[in-house]
Amino acid sequence: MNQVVTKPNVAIRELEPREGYERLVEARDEQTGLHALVSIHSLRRGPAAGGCRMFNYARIEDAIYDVERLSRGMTYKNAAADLPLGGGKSVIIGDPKTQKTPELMRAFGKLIECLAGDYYTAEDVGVSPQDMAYVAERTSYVAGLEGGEFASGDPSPVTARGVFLCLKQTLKHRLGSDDLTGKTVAVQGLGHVGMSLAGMLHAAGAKLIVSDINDAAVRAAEVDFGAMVVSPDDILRQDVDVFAPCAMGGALSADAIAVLKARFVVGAANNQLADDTCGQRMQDAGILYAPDYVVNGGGIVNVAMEILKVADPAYRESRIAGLAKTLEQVFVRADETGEPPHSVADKLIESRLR
Ligand SMILES: NC(=O)C1=CN([C@@H]2O[C@H](COP(=O)(O)OP(=O)(O)OC[C@H]3O[C@@H](n4cnc5c(N)ncnc54)[C@H](O)[C@@H]3O)[C@@H](O)[C@H]2O)C=CC1
Ligand SMILES: O=C(O)CCC(=O)C(=O)O
Repeated sequence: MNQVVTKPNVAIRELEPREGYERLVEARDEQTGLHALVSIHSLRRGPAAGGCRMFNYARIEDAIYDVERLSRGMTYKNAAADLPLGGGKSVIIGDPKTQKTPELMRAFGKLIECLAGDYYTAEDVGVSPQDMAYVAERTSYVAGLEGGEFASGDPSPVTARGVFLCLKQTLKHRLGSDDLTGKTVAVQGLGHVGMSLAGMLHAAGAKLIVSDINDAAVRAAEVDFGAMVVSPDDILRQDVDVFAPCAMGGALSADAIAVLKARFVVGAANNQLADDTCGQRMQDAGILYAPDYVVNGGGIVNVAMEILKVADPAYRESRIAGLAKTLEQVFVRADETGEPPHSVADKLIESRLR
């Protein structure tokens, strides 16, 4: 499985994927410093689609772990959003602030082109629509672009809207009302999605407590939304109605759940559960958890319209509304069976995949 194919400058190597996955591909380009991985988890429902993350992983094993977990998440997310797409994801190893260049993104585009349509890429953490424009100079298997026919732009505001609707649905399910007036929400991470979500929550009358490692972001939320700012270490301990994880994955660990005061968890981050026990832990603690891949599918719905060349905004609206409907189905089934929502969601989606 270690065959090396050198396309102009980019050395591409097939690695052994984890069991149950289709492919794991590694690419290196000495000239631009590109070191990237693409994981394709499933092609069952169509070509794999999922964003590209640029992150300074300490070890290649960490990057492989992340890309494979994210890729599987996309299979479930795309099925949950009822899209004719399989699951895949890519990561570029490096610091997006100091190591990202147009040439590096073009080299990444060559890698995507070599996969011949098995995988479509778009934005994730550390990657912007401008970066995708460089990728598009080398491949057509890219979305989240700002120009061109069917261009869908930054998926983040649509992701935020889906999370917002699902947050309201979660409240409605348990409290009988989705009114956010006076409700308190702790938002962890004020990036592309978190800041947009915070704006919607503020407009709907919610009180915000926020944290980010980026001082400028928390100051903006303080000024624009009257948010109370707390340190990243303190956000979990806040006495709030809802905790909205919108930063990196793994926010819901056993230690985190032990101190969490929120009654509801609904957020945009991918792979929120640190391990398989954490969904049950939240259930035991009386916390209603809205499974991440059900609620954060807005971005991929937007991206899918570009991939599938759909122009009708009704397609977007119906699928975004569909996320909240699927979530309600999950909650109802969880109430009936006593199972935690994350495992009900997995079973529901696995039946769609069959
Ligand atoms: N952008 C999109 O449309 C989608 C994003 N997601 C997921 O949502 C999450 C956020 O995505 P984006 O907003 O696009 O990323 P982003 O990179 O724009 O924002 C992430 C934010 O989290 C902050 N952060 C990092 N570590 C933190 C910590 N320990 N405590 C508090 N804040 C911290 C960063 O400073 C940054 O402001 C990611 O997990 C991403 O994979 C999921 C679906 C779609
Ligand atoms: O490009 C996007 O943000 C949508 C696809 C994705 O990677 C995701 O939902 O995590």
